[in-house]
Formats: sequence, structure tokens, C-alpha cells
Amino acid sequence: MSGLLSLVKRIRSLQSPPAVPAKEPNALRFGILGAARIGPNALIIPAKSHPDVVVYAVASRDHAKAEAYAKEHSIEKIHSGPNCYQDLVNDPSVDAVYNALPNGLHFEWTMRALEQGKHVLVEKPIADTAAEVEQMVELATSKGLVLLEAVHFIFHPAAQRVKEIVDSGELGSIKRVRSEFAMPSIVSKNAFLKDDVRFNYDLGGGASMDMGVYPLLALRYFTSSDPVNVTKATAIGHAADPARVDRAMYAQFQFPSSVEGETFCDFSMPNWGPFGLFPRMIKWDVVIECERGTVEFFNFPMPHMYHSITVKPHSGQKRVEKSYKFKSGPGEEWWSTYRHQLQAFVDKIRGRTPQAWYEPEASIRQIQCVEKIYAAADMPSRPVSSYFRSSA
Ligand SMILES: NC(=O)C1=CN([C@@H]2O[C@H](COP(=O)(O)OP(=O)(O)OC[C@H]3O[C@@H](n4cnc5c(N)ncnc54)[C@H](OP(=O)(O)O)[C@@H]3O)[C@@H](O)[C@H]2O)C=CC1
Ligand SMILES: O=C1OC[C@@H](O)[C@H](O)[C@H]1O
Repeated sequence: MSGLLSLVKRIRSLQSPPAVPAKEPNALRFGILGAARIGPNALIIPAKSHPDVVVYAVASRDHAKAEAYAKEHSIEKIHSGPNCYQDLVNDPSVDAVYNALPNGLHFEWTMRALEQGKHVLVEKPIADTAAEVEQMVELATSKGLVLLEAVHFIFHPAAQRVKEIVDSGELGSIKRVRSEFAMPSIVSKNAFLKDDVRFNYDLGGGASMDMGVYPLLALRYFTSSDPVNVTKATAIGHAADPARVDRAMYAQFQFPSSVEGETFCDFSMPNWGPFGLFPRMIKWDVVIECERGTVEFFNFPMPHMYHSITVKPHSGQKRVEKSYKFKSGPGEEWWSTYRHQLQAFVDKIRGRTPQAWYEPEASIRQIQCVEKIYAAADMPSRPVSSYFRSSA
């Protein structure tokens, strides 16, 4: 019963946090690039419970959309029209920018924000190519600005608990890791728009750029390493652009010390069985096989809603753990992955040591790996932004 009550509390708090503190006098003022669907979950709602964050401005190309978004979320300032994104990054009242634009615009608008001296929290994937990410990291570093790819799940206590179990050596060293994030077609029909930015090659679309970044990151995070090789990758093309945009991708990896990895992502898993009558279940887990047992982390991308961590030693008792709050560390049980991420981002800006961090260099290695997956699957890398200036 108490488990059910906690679940209800967590789900309700995703819309409306139970604790809303007063804002500090010099709270950081955030501007959002694009009236994006992810904005409320990733920043606007988490900001309500952060005393040092005010969501001050939103930029949308469409004035009416900007007004409606600002009204719905009590955002003071709007920038609209064809120059709205530049106006927002130029706005002297904005301290930090949340870049929630389509993937293909992450590079340009993060660079432009950094050029204006703003810290940037940029949605995943941080950019479309590794060469772009290198430039982003270089600029942020040279200006002393904080740049963070929104890899939110690693900030949650559950992800860190799984890593702690693996790193403790309780089950011996890792032999194999598998991770999946795949949506059944009945869910994706409602989750995505018909002409969703996710299916547009020029905007950095593709399953490996979207849902696929989670399983890949899970492998890298839990093994604390990067793949040495992509040994195999098989894509299923998306109907919108089958040669260049993947609807689904299966990939195999070789990690250091002969650790094997496997990822799978799918925007829209078809039904199965006679006449395709039966919908599939959502897949969102990580399975880490070690010398002396296995750890399974169910719902690793959204552990704040519900998760389970099942530890199965080869000899001994199976146990199931949950971790919604750090024993000592920031947060409440109802904090989402995004709320923990915001805490870390602000701590970094304020010169404090965050509870966890994702170095921008790790973002370079992540997208290098995505490019290798596309190459192994005979699909092109996503296009380089027209804003990219080769240093040669
Ligand atoms: N961390 C997470 O859990 C999630 C992350 N994401 C990431 O967030 C980003 C945005 O995704 P999502 O919110 O679903 O996207 P949306 O389609 O809702 O929003 C993207 C915004 O980009 C702007 N935009 C600029 N140029 C274009 C264009 N040519 N076509 C369409 N939109 C354009 C629009 O802003 P306007 O018209 O207002 O100017 C639009 O509101 C992606 O990078 C995605 O990977 C998405 C979902 C979950
Ligand atoms: O968390 C997510 O789930 C669905 C995806 O399409 C989205 O972009 C991603 O970040």
C-alpha cells in the first residue's frame, strides 16, 4: 500500500512538485530555445522546486505559440519571430540556455549561446557529429562556461545504485551488457507526431539519435568504458526515409577486457502473433551479466516513475532493490531524473561539486560511437551543421 502511495505521489509530483520554495534574489535565469514538448518535464517543472532557478524566457518562431507557452508556464519574457533564438541568446537577462531544439540545431544554437557567454544545458544527443561536439566543448572550456548534455538518468539514485552494485565487485567483473529502449507501435502513434523531427534526416533524426542514445549510454555508464569496436549493426529503415533514417537499430559492441555489449532501440515495434493482433511491451531495461551473477535494471530511462533493480547471484538469494533517494545526497523521493540533473547543472555553475557529473568529453565519445553504429549499418552519419567551421 505504501508502495502504491509513493507511486501516486511520484507521478503527481511530475506535474506539480509538493514543495515549491521561494526563489533566491539572484536566482539563475534560464531561457528555453523552442516551445518544445519536452520543456515542461525536463526544465519547467523541475525548476519550480529549485530555489536558484527561474525559467525567465522562451523563444518560439511563432508569436502565438510563444505567448501560449509562456502563459501556460508563467514565463515572464518571450522572444518570437525569425530572429527569436538569437534574441534569446543575446538577452542580457538570461544566464543559462536550455537548448530543446531538434537535434540538427543543437550545434548551432549551443555555439551561439556559448558565444554570448551563456551556460548551456542541451538536449540529447548533444549534436549530430563528433567534430561538432569537439568544437562545442572547446568553446565552452575556453570561455569557462558549463555545458551539459541532458543525459538525465545517470543523475538518479537508482542508476547510481546499479553502478555501485556493479563496481562493488559483489558479482565479479562484467562479462556482457545488454540494453534496450523500444516503444510498441500503439504507444508511438500517440507519442510522436506524423512528421516528427525524429524522422527527419536533415534535423538529425533516427532511432539511434533519439531512443538509442539511452541504451548506448547505459552500456558506457555501467561498464565505465567506451566500446573498442562496433562489431555489428543492423538497421530497419523508417518509412519516411528508409535509407537514411533508422526506425530501429540493433548493435553489438566489443568493450575493453573482452566485455560484450548489445543495444536495441525501436521507435515503433510492430504487433506480433496471428494477424498482428498482440501489441508488444515497452522495452526499457539494462541487463548486466557478471562472473558471479546478473543485475537487471528495469525502466532505466525513467526510474523516477517506477523501477526495479534485481540482483541474481549464481549462488545465493535473488534480491530486488529500489532507490528513489540518496542515503546522503540531494533530493527527495519524488525528484525526477530531470530534477536531479538540474541540481547538478546549477551546482556546477555555482562552483559547487555536483553529486554526479557527465563531462562534455564523454559527449564526444558517445557521438563518435553513434557515428560508428551508422557506418556499421551502412547508413550515413547525420549531416554536419551549416554553422560548423572546419578549423583546418
Ligand atoms: N530528455 C528527454 O527525456 C527528452 C529529450 N528530447 C530531446 O529534446 C529535443 C526536442 O524534442 P521535442 O520536445 O520532442 O521536440 P518538439 O518537436 O516538441 O520541439 C522542438 C522545437 O524545436 C523548434 N524548431 C526549430 N526548428 C524546427 C523545425 N525545422 N522543425 C520543427 N521544430 C523546430 C520548435 O520550436 P518553435 O516552433 O517554438 O520555435 C519546436 O517547438 C530533441 O533533441 C529530443 O531528442 C525529447 C523528448 C524527451
Ligand atoms: O525519453 C525519451 O523517450 C522518447 C524519445 O523519443 C525521447 O526523445 C526520449 O528522450
